[in-house]
Amino acid sequence: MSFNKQNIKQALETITAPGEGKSLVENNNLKNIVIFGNEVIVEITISNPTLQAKKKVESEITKAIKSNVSEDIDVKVNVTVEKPVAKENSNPNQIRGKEIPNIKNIIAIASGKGGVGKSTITANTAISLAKMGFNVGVLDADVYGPSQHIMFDVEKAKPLSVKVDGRSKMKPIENYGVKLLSLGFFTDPNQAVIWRGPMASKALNQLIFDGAWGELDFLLIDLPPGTGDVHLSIVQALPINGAVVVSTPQNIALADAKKGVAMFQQENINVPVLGIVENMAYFTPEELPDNKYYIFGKDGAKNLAEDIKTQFLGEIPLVQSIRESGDVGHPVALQNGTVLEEAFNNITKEMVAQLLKRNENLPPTEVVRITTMSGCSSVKK
Ligand SMILES: Nc1ncnc2c1ncn2[C@@H]1O[C@H](COP(=O)(O)OP(=O)(O)OP(=O)(O)O)[C@@H](O)[C@H]1O
Repeated sequence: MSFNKQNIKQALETITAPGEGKSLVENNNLKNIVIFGNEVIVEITISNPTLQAKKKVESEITKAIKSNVSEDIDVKVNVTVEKPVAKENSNPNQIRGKEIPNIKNIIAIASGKGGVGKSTITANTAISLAKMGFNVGVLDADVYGPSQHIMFDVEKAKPLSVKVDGRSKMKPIENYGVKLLSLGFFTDPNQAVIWRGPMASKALNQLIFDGAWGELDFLLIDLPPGTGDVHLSIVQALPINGAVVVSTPQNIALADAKKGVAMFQQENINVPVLGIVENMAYFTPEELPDNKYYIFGKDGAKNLAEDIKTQFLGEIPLVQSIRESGDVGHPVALQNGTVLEEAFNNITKEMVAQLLKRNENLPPTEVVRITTMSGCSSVKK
């Protein structure tokens, strides 16, 4: 049996550093390799202080060396826990969480109140972005009731495992030009799953960091409704560039939307709010498209945006076909040349324009590269 440090290093390149999406070697966790005859001592540092993380990485290293180099090697792993050095937050708009290679912009879609159409807005804006020529992904993080797999008509799909740079990753399911990963692919639709904040954020971290997303211009995250523990865990763990808050015009929804905006603006979260979308702004019967009935009140979200000095990104009417098309997995943004396609296009353009403005103040992530300008005239870049 003959081997050298390079063989051991190559074996370690197949292991993903916990929660990083990079190998132990690439992520600088590996500190030293010492070889004495058939004994190999691997010294690594990790930032996760739990015994479970330590045991997991020890066992992965032993397994990788034995299967890639030789079964006969006696592997010893010395793990030290190093607290990550807290960088001084000189920029008040600093993005939280680690950067994700290949994903240029992450936008969280939130709502204070449930059922206001957050998932509908996420699916349709994702499709609008894809039609404009961007590479788009959607992460359904609605742990209480994932629905994107239904809206994208891939309800029964199961993501496959693929090897990327020697590591196993989950291949998102793709439809309508959008890549999707959802907790809905892994949970039984007939069973209620109760997620606590850290558990939910761990599962979502895995979907993000261990997803084979490829190059993405935008990853939209469909957050659960509300402003609870789960949200805090998610938004603090991920490098979110901006959040969009969806509301309907009635007071009860607006009060919750205000709380949603306030959550992102809290000092320990500090995710820039790109703006508010007003959904179900008015009712329009399909057969009388010029009639507008303001059944939930008029301009509620627009006024709220003004009051709290946030951008108003636009409005979507309450139309029966929006509900029907979502239910059958064929969102209205797929239509061509219709009023509804245009309404979603306008909101999407405004969202991108606001994101570009925000990115000018955000050094850690790359400003989105506009790969095509088609349908994106409001973006002056
Ligand atoms: N503009 C609209 N016109 C008609 N129906 C709509 C509209 N927006 C959403 N809906 C319908 O309202 C219901 C709730 O929408 P959706 O699931 O998008 O809300 P949500 O805020 O994501 O809900 P949850 O709080 O459960 O996550 C769905 O049946 C959807 O099709």
